[in-house]
Amino acid sequence: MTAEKDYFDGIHARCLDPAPFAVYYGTFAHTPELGVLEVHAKTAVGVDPEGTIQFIETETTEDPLDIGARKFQIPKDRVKVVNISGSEDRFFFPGFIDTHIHAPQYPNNGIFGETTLLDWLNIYTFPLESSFKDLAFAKEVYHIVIEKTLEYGTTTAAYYATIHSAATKLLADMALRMGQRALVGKTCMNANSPSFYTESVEQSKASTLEVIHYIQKRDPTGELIQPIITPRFAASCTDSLLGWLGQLRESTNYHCQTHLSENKSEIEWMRELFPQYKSYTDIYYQNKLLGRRTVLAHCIHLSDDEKDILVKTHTGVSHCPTSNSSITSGEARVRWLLNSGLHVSLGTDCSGGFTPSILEVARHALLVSHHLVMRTHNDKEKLSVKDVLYLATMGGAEVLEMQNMIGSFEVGKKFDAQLIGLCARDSSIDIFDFQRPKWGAIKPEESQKRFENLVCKWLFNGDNRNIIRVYVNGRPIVYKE
Ligand SMILES: Nc1nc2[nH]cnc2c(=O)[nH]1
Ligand SMILES: [Zn+2]
Repeated sequence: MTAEKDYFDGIHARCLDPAPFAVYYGTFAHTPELGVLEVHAKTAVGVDPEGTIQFIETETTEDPLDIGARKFQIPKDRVKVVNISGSEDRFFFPGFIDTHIHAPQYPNNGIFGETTLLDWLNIYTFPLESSFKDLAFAKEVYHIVIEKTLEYGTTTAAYYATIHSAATKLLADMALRMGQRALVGKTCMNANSPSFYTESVEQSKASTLEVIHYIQKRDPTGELIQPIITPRFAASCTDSLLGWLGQLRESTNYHCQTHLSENKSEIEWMRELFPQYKSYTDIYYQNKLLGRRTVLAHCIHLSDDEKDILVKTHTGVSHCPTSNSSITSGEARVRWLLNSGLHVSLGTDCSGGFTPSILEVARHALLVSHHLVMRTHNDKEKLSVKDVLYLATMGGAEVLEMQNMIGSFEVGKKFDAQLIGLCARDSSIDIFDFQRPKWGAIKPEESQKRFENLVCKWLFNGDNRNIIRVYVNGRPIVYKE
């Protein structure tokens, strides 16, 4: 039996299913800009077999089948129509983008005791990650992680794997087969790591290249999966490895991800380990690891000078509030980062964070911003429902430099979407008649206001039960009804 057959035994190649010419008709909501929630009822979105949005016709009463045949210039029997306009509680929303998730840590979700970052790594994280040298175990966990994040509406994920190249390649293969858009990184750690879970600088370089080339061979156009350079954090790497990874990033423009300024003891440790640098951020800057396609998780305790380096280099931030609350790291000043011109997105950071749901992370992002205000008394730091949904979608697209491809509904972008049903089976959300938008039957402003309130109910009370379908690249990947 070949290694590949072994990997994929029992895993259906969903992203390879052919897609039809499709017209999705009903209510579409998205957050194309920070603080803006656009809603379009009675709207037809046409998606071609490659999963690209070819047209959007808003406020139309024409039969969606006729629209499809006319716009695609094909016979009606070749057009598939998905019409949700009969259910007022249903709407399409862009797929979520999780810009920071450790796939191998998923079994530890919710298990962190009273630890903070550095002891949490040693007690919970390194022992679990070290077990991914066992491919059968890796397959079991990675299958569940991808399945679960898709079920919670994550259509794109930036994954950290472990130091093991075989298991990292497996994660990339599984995302491709299961139809999730993913950036997959082999975690690099050749310093200050336990003897049972470390690698030499030569091993780290060789396996980084091995994984990158493998992913590129698997998906040459990067349609669904792409590699991402992944130094765990500065403390886990020698200066020489950081420099080599930075050179690789600069010469190739590959994505890059790491952690920055998460915890005060961590920052102090960086000062001791790297006294020759001006700051924690400066370690990454001098080693050429910052840039438009670099994602830095946390960024909680940054100085003004450090923030300015991120602005200058156009580096993106992944805000991980569920993780930051769980392992007591702090409250990131998201409004300050946004007002400085930085792109900010959301990360589950499993298993520093306890949930695979970006909707739940968005909810916590809003609440953590309120906690910040209780300390600073600066109301402007508050994030709104619209703001956090932007961070969960377009913010992620900007941080990954995929803003022309995903994050909102626009002609030319990919149809990565969730079909939300607020009254779906077993939903925890109740909608009363006076709250229904009644599009076309009452004033448009009133319908819009009512719909916005329903989105607030979704943010605070919604979960995977409200996700009826998930589409990636125009393909239905999760299909409940
Ligand atoms: N939250 C978090 N921070 C880190 N810093 C270094 N490694 C990790 C990790 O796995 N999770
Ligand atoms: Zn992390």
